[in-house]
Order: sequence, then structure tokens, then C-alpha cells
Amino acid sequence: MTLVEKLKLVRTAMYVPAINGRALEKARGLDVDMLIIDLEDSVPADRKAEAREAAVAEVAKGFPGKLVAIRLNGLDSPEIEADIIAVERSAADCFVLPKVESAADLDAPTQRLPNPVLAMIEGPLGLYNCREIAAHRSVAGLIAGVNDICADMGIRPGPNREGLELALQTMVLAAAAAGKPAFDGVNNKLDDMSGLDAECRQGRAYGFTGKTLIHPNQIAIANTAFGPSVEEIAAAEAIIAASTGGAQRHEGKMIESMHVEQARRTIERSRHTAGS
Ligand SMILES: CC(C)(COP(=O)(O)OP(=O)(O)OC[C@H]1O[C@@H](n2cnc3c(N)ncnc32)[C@H](O)[C@@H]1OP(=O)(O)O)[C@@H](O)C(=O)NCCC(=O)NCCSC(=O)C[C@H](O)C(=O)O
Ligand SMILES: [Mg+2]
Repeated sequence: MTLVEKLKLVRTAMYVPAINGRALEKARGLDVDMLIIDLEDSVPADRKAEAREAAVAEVAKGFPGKLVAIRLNGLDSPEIEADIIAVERSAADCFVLPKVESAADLDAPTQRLPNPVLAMIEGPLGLYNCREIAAHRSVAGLIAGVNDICADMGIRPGPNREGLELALQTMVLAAAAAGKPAFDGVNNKLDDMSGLDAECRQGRAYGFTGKTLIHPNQIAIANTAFGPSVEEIAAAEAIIAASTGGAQRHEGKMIESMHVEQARRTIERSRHTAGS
């Protein structure tokens, strides 16, 4: 299975600050599909060197059954050169690059990284250019950086993320056009579980393939929202069993070949745990 195929099966990708050894250890036992060990926003400026060393060492120890990524600092930050040198031989499955604004930004750093990248779209230029960013040969998928988008563009999203729809859907469209996964942004409200559930379901309905998270309490809700439900699996199995090839009536609805293909993808998603 290619990395892009594996990433398409990832329901949940949780950030863990590289300097939080206790959280990294805890993360090994959590039912999350992917970890993103963070060197950027969660790490204060005076601990960047320590964070780099810890991230590389943790990846070397391994995270069995999970994909693992390291998020580097911004491409225009003073930290990026040291970040790249530190991870050049890292076995991370991929690297997350924040605040990507154009495909050309990616050419030089991706030539030095040992594995593909997930590009974060976090501002207006990235949004305008995200089709080319998603299509870049070293990009395995996109991640929405909703905090930075809101801060950068002055968006004050409503309770259903009104104001962010265009940004979110633009990213999904760009990733889908490139045949790659798109991960929805984080929800900062650590204690609002019903809000998280609604946001996950909205993200999935928009076409995001998975959700980025910041806390273990968010995992179960997001796994459920982004994984096929028992009902969806049963419906998919029924479509596959009923299919005769062309257009036909099935349980009161028309089904054609694309519905059978969609049903097969649902079954595939239900069978796989990413990283295994
Ligand atoms: C947000 C937090 C700072 C909250 O911390 P805290 O209140 O201390 O957490 P708890 O006491 O509730 O933690 C309970 C236990 O869970 C473990 N824990 C907490 N968070 C994580 C985690 N992310 N991964 C693994 N384990 C975690 C604690 O260690 C406790 O364990 P134990 O002691 O054994 O009981 C904190 O959750 C946190 O730091 N989260 C990640 C923050 C982060 O990485 N931020 C950067 C990425 S998001 C971003 O940058 C936005 C994006 O760029 C954008 O623009 O939108
Ligand atoms: Mg950000």
C-alpha cells in the first residue's frame, strides 16, 4: 500500500508536542491512527533544539500500529534549516510542513526530506494555490490550519464554522483533484464533546478523509465520525451484493457503478487500521 493509500485510511491524526515526553509515551497506547510530533506552535522558542532531538529519538523508538509524522517549523522560520538537518535521516512516515503558500516553496525542502510531506494550508495564499500544492510530487495530502486561517484572515467562525466553508471546501477540492487525502483542522474546545462531534460530521460531509486532534479525549468521537458506522458497512455490503453492473433500483434508490465503487471503499476503510 502506498503512503497516500495509507493516509486515506487515517481517521484521526493527533498532535503531540515533541517536548512532552509523558504525552508521547501515553500516545503509544491510544487508539489514534496517526501522531504528528510537533516542533512548531506547541514548542517555545527556547526549547526548539530539545524538541528536535526528542522527536527524532521518539520516532526511532517506534509507534507500532500507527503512522507517525514530524511537524517542522515554518519554511520561512529561523528554525527550518536545523529542523531539516535533524530529520534528514528520520524514519517518520512523513513530515508536516506548516504555512505552505505555493508549490514552488516545496521544491527545495522536499528534496532534502527522506519521505513525503503533508502540506498545511493556513492562509489566503495557500488557499489560492492549494491545487498546485496538492498536486506537488512530494505532497501526500493536505491539512487545514484553521487557527492560522482565522487569525490571518480575520475570520470569526460561527458555531457551525460559518465563514470557514470556502476555505475548508477549497482544500478538500484541491486534495481530491490530486487524488490525495485532506485532514480537517483542530477543534480547540477541549471540553465541548457535542461540538466536536458536530464538527467531525460536518468535516466528513465536506469530504475530509480525517481529522486532526489535540487531546486524547477527542479521539473516540473523531474515530467514530470518520470511520464507517455499522449501518454504513451493512448498506455497502448490500449494494455490492445487489449490484448487477448497470443502473438498477436498490432499496428505493438508483444505484450505478460509482455507488458500488464507493461501497467497496467503505468496506476497505472498515477493514484497515492505518499504520498496520
Ligand atoms: C491542549 C493541552 C495543552 C491541554 O493540556 P492539559 O490540560 O495539561 O491536558 P490534560 O491534563 O487534560 O491531559 C490528560 C492526559 O492526556 C495527556 N495528553 C494531553 N494532550 C495530549 C496529546 N496531545 N497527546 C497525548 N497525550 C496527551 C496528558 O499527558 C495527560 O496524561 P496523564 O498525565 O497520563 O493523565 C494538551 O492537550 C496539548 O498540548 N495538546 C497538543 C497541543 C499541540 O500540539 N498544539 C499544536 C498543534 S495544533 C495547531 O498548531 C493548530 C494549527 O496549526 C492551526 O493553525 O490550526
Ligand atoms: Mg497553524
